[in-house]
Amino acid sequence: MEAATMAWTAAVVGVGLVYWFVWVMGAAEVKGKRAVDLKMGSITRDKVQDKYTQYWSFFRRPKETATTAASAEKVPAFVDTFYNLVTDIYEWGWGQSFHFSPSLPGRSHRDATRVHEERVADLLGARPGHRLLDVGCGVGGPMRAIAAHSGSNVVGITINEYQVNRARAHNRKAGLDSPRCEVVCGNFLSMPFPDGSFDGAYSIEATCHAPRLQDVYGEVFRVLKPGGFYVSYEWVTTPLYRAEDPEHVECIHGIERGDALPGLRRQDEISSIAKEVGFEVVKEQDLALPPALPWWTRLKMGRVAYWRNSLVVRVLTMLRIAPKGVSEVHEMLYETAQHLTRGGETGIFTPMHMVLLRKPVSTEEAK
Ligand SMILES: C=C(CC[C@@H](C)[C@H]1CC[C@H]2C3=CC[C@H]4[C@H](C)[C@@H](O)CC[C@]4(C)[C@H]3CC[C@]12C)C(C)C
Ligand SMILES: C[S@@+](CC[C@H](N)C(=O)[O-])C[C@H]1O[C@@H](n2cnc3c(N)ncnc32)[C@H](O)[C@@H]1O
Repeated sequence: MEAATMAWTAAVVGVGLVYWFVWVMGAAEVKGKRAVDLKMGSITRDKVQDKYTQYWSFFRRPKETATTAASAEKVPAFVDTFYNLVTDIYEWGWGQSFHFSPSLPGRSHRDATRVHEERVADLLGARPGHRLLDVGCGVGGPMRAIAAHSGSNVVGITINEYQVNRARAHNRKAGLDSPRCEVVCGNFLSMPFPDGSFDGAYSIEATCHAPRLQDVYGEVFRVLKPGGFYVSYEWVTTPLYRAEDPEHVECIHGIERGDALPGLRRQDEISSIAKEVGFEVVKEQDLALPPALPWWTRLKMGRVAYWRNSLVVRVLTMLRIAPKGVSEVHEMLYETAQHLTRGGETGIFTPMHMVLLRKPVSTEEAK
């Protein structure tokens, strides 16, 4: 074959491969977000790498971030930066619900996710006419599922403005915009809602971002009507975690660093904190324990997908379609996935310690 023919063939095959990886294989887990649409939230293209470096230097030593009041105060701003960096990658590679769920035999990830979300609505006894609060709502996957399943109206709050816009766009597309689903940008440590303004509340894998759980639980308690229920899926270490085992410590630190967490709490701390702010603890259960099937298999099964995604991200950065810095963020998430998987396999960590709490009707009842 002549050199010119070979060069043309190589060029055509090359372009074909790029097209295949980026536009076909790079399509989202859930329709709507494609690899070519990867932005970095509200961060301008030229600032992505700097913001990633700032994030990394802040969360590199997770325990320290929570222990001094001055750095604890900075946590919400860094969490906001984190979600600017990861929101599009999450949507592209995972879908519109940013949480785990136990695997269900013979059912898709999407089904398992929905069942885990609908369980929240059922635990709350949510029904038409109820106004629920979604504490740390992401781009609103759970909010839409819960509103549709229960017929109630849901108001979500997130610290990240980019997520607010994504969630509102998804709500509109799903025919579930205001008043069925509303989204507010704000800090769940000091919420812009009047006392006693919600019939129920829930948080799915979100309160782990609070330096002090008392602060967010206290706020939920305040905005709930007396008699109202609150369900939370908490990220915690389990009783199998040993602080003197360096492998356990590295695994938990890895989870904290790659997920913007100011220090994971122990499972047994959750209900004490809930009681401290005034809640009655109705039920508490680690939803990851058998007979539930592993939540981390979805992360493990994705090895080939990660490799492909990593290639897609690199190609897009090279072509200057994706901003510089996206590859580093993707790499960080890949590493986090290894730590999360290890945490699940060893049983030292669970992302779904469920608590069902109730705000007493009277102070008498609270005693
Ligand atoms: C509750 C939180 C987030 C939980 C999960 C939704 C995310 C935790 C780790 C994320 C991911 C890891 C690997 C990524 C992969 C390398 C990429 O190609 C595609 C996206 C991932 C699968 C990504 C998806 C979301 C997670 C599973 C925290 C932050 C409190
Ligand atoms: C892992 S995501 C989970 C989102 C959603 N619950 C879901 O399951 O799809 C955590 C969410 O908590 C929000 N969050 C974290 N800290 C916050 C804070 N201080 N105030 C408000 N939202 C916060 C993030 O912006 C993000 O939307």
